[in-house]
Amino acid sequence: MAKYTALTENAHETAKQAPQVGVLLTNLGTPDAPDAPSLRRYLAEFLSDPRIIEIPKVLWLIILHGIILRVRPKKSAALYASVWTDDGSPLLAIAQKQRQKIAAKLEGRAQVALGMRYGNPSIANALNELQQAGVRKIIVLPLYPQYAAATVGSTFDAIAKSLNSWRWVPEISFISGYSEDERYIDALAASLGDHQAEHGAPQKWVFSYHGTPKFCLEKGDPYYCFCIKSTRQAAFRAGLNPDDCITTFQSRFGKAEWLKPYTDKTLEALPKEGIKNIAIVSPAFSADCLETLEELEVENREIFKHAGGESYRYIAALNDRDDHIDALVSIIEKRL
Ligand SMILES: C=CC1=C(C)c2cc3[nH]c(cc4nc(cc5[nH]c(cc1n2)c(C)c5CCC(=O)O)C(CCC(=O)O)=C4C)c(C)c3C=C
Ligand SMILES: [Fe+2]
Ligand SMILES: [Fe+2]
Repeated sequence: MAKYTALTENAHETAKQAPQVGVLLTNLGTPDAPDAPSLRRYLAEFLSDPRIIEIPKVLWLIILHGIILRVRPKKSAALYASVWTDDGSPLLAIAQKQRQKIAAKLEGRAQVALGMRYGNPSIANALNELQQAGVRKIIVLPLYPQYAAATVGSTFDAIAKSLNSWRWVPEISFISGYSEDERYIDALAASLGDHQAEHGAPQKWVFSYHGTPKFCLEKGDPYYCFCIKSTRQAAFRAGLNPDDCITTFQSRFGKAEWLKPYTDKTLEALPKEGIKNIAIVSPAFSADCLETLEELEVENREIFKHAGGESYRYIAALNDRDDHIDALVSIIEKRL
């Protein structure tokens, strides 16, 4: 009996002394290096997630291992190599800066960890880090403003899977998207305003979001609606004419129909309609990554210019801008 009492007291003492709250920031993840073996490992994990590929598992595993993982790693590795920096993958390097700045603002109030849904540093490791620190409550902030099952939903699955092995499950506050948060919209609008102050107004503002297959919307995923709303709210807040703003969807994968209008097809068509000067922003990405630095900065710029476009300006993701960090901190503080 005395032994049991000591054990109970120990457990309660640890919980009392430790920082009580942990914050887990997550993002999609990235390969460890821009080479084919790393891409094969990363894509195998990513594309085996049933939230990402929603076709019967056995059929998909045959296609994934028989075709995709034989061809795509080499092609994707070359694209990643073109955006890789001295600090590694842009997505990870920016996420680390975001973590550092958010941790500094929450110092003494919460311990902040970073975990990637696929690849490293993993969500399981980040949760272990928080467990070691003895936190009793974890606020999870997946860094995707617009909720999608493929991103935020999948992050929830990974957290639940990791916590499966915890004996003392902490209190969890899970943030399921934050695109309607006023300070997020303010930061997005401010980035458009800064761009306009430096370069002048374009003929059209293209808001290009990462796509999802169209059936996700048909099955009830609200992502499309949040994207449309983000464009409307940011444009309003930045004082843009809504008729000058277009919402499009990029980064198609596979043969199925994805959310439309497609970014590349739109950019190809605009110059023929006399729109030769555009600014393009991608609000679904909280950090610049392959899909912005290569697909938007390089591929889509070429498509637009080749179709007769003259001025194509990409507006950086909110990354570690002060107003973005402040918005994320205030979203976390509401749950502290
Ligand atoms: C911002 C939200 C994202 C949604 C929604 C999303 C859905 C989604 N993505 C794929 C397939 C791929 N996406 C890839 C890269 C990638 N995707 C996002 C974000 C969302 N994806 C990010 C931030 C990144 C970049 C990661 C980086 O390291 O920079 C890739 C890998 C790149 C490649 O090989 O081309 C694939 C594949 C699907 C199928 C999907 C919806 C179901
Ligand atoms: Fe993606
Ligand atoms: Fe892409």
